[in-house]
Amino acid sequence: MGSVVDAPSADLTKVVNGCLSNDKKVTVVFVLGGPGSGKGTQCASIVKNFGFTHLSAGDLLRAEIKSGSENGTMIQNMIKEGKIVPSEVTVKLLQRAMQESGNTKFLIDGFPRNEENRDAFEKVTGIEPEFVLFFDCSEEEMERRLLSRNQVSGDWDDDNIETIRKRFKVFVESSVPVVEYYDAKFKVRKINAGKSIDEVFEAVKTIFTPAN
Ligand SMILES: Nc1ncnc2c1ncn2[C@@H]1O[C@H](COP(=O)(O)OP(=O)(O)O)[C@@H](O)[C@H]1O
Ligand SMILES: Nc1ccn([C@@H]2O[C@H](COP(=O)(O)OP(=O)(O)O)[C@@H](O)[C@H]2O)c(=O)n1
Ligand SMILES: [Mg+2]
Repeated sequence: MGSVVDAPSADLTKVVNGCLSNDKKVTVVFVLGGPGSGKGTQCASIVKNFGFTHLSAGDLLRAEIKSGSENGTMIQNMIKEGKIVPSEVTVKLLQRAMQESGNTKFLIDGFPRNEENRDAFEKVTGIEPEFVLFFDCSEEEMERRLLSRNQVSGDWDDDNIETIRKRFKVFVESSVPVVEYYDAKFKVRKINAGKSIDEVFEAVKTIFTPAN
């Protein structure tokens, strides 16, 4: 497998609709997996080791609620119901965060979660992901992790059993088809995410480390 860092990718000018004058190349890796599969945890380690900027769609949406945005109430209700926020909102937040980061390598975590997300991002930014990192984990394990995350973090008001079940259903119905779409293009790098954090990262590392 070739180096992620050196692979050709989209033009940053497209990311900001031609508003940027430089011609830096952008590398995007989508990070997908069910709720509680460990996306956020592993992204933090990838950032430390491989120089990517981590953009979590869920974190950006939660920050938008906290900022008192006019969309805040709508976003909050959708998250409570485990539903997917309209792409118009999420893509704008991602695009702004990419511009503000000053980086050219992005891990986009928890996105695209449905076909509408995928289509909107592609149309607005012109970016195709380098690959899709997919964390494969059983529902039983994800449920266990989310219920214990709920006890340590006050930030997630969707880690209760009712919302968790709804999120699993949305994952299977809306997000798995996105993974299948990229799988058909040979872009999916699937990781067994049911192991310990360290074991999962060992597998992740092999994907981000250029082959000799
Ligand atoms: N491999 C793992 N084994 C056990 N617990 C994990 C593992 N990876 C993450 N966790 C824990 O599970 C919860 C969900 O992880 P998180 O990274 O937030 O997942 P996601 O972003 O996919 O929802 C967190 O409390 C995290 O500390
Ligand atoms: N692309 C996205 C990502 C998250 N979300 C919303 O944000 C919630 C939490 O997403 P998250 O990515 O933080 O959740 P985890 O999969 O990390 O547990 C989702 O259940 C959706 O309601 C969304 O609407 N669109
Ligand atoms: Mg997360």
